[in-house]
Amino acid sequence: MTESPRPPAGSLARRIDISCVQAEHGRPDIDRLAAAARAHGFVSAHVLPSWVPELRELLAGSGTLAGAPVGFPSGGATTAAKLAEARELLGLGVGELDVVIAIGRLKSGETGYVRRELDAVRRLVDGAVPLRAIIEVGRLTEEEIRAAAHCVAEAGVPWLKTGTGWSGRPTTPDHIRLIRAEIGEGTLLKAAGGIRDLATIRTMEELGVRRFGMNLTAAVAAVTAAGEAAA
Ligand SMILES: O=C[C@H](O)COP(=O)(O)O
Repeated sequence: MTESPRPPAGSLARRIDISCVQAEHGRPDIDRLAAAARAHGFVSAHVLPSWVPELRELLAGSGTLAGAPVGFPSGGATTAAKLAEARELLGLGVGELDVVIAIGRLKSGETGYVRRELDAVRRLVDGAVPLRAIIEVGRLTEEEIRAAAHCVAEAGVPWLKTGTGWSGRPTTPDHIRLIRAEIGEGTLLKAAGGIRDLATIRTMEELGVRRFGMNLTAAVAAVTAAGEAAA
């Protein structure tokens, strides 16, 4: 187990979750992700579920949490499948979980379904690790974003995450403003999906975003632009 130097609490790296969560990401990508997590002290690193054991091993002693998504990326799995996946990931020792909401159900006006499902996942996780609900703003209208934000808040999920990185449309400051106007600060915000520069990060932080989800390349570029050198 190798210890890694941890950057100061106020550093940008402690507010960025780095990820390799595209379908084509393989072992070399997971190795690079873990090495960058150690070098920059990113707060967490996320991979698709099957890579969690390897990632945990690579991150041992680093101070970076291993995270993974549930129902990713479509949100279309059954509630039972999402619960089983969340249970398995907790058993594998994840330090964070992001669950994709039932996007198609939301778009069909079935907000009760979305809320009940999130409530079930929240009860299963029961505060064991930080839980985030991904609403996937890139696939939603403004009205649907408002409805999704209310579902997350009403289900008592502590964090709302804006995107998976799979929609092809970036999360923008306007998305954050829209969400913030709908729900209170009791729901923490993680912006993810197409976040590509430090200026966007700074703007979103002013709007109340507390965490960013970014692919490895974009995250390293952002902390480098912020003047945070790798160890
Ligand atoms: O956190 C979610 C995704 O990893 C973000 O990926 P992206 O930065 O490539 O959009």
